[in-house]
Amino acid sequence: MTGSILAELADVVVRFGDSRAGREVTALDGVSLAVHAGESIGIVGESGSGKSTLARVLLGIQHPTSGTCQIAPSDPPRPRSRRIAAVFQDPKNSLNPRLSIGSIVRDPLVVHRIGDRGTRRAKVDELLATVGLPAETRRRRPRQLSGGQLQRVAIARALALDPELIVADEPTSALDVSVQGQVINALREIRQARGLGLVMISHDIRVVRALCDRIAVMYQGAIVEDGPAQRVLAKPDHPYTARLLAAVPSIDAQALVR
Ligand SMILES: Nc1ncnc2c1ncn2[C@@H]1O[C@H](COP(=O)(O)OP(=O)(O)OP(=O)(O)O)[C@@H](O)[C@H]1O
Repeated sequence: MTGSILAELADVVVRFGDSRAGREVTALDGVSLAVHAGESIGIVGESGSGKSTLARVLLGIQHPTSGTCQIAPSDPPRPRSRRIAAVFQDPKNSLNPRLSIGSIVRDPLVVHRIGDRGTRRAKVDELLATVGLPAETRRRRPRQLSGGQLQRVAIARALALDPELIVADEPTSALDVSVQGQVINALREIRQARGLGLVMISHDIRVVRALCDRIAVMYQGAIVEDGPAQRVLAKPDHPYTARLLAAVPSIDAQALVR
């Protein structure tokens, strides 16, 4: 079902801090990962294991200390910022509170000088409809929307440039449990309709189970296990994965999904 390699990290190391002062942190410690077109990968692991740093390397906002992150060429050529889009944890922080929802969703089109006033407006309506929000949401401000609605706006914005891959860093963890499932469903439907790739960062294995075909498990800056979701969940190879699974509350993943 998945295509050729879209993004490939090879032996990526990311260190923070001042090694001379002895306060160096190795956030990524030799990570290799190939992301294929259209596939959905869940990156799980405990806090501090390097998940967000991996997401930032994929997005091109964190440069590796060593190793490489290569994006396959596209035809026609498009910059990485148009091909890989981000959805962050807390939409209340990631969306500008002073702008209307319409301007927030339209902004990537303006930045990349795509379309004129009319086509941008039509595109905003289409994107809002895609995430299940009425067109009149365009005129609202972030404070007038719920957390779940705001995260849909963030997804609409991420889709504005027709990316090939969405990197979502804990997109549901700031939301009430009651709306987490709605955002997960929206992401799943959009992914299927568009053949969109997804890298989903989560400490919650249930979210990943609901959305991803493949799971990579991180521990102390390294990927310690990587395989088909069903196999990793049913028969984890690494003792850390087994511990992570044992820590999951016994609620079934279906409880998260409508
Ligand atoms: N900008 C930074 N400066 C210094 N240290 C950092 C920076 N970003 C991350 N780190 C450190 O790198 C390590 C990995 O952090 P990262 O945020 O990637 O982990 P994570 O698995 O996403 O954690 P969480 O689930 O808590 O977000 C941690 O020890 C963190 O403190």
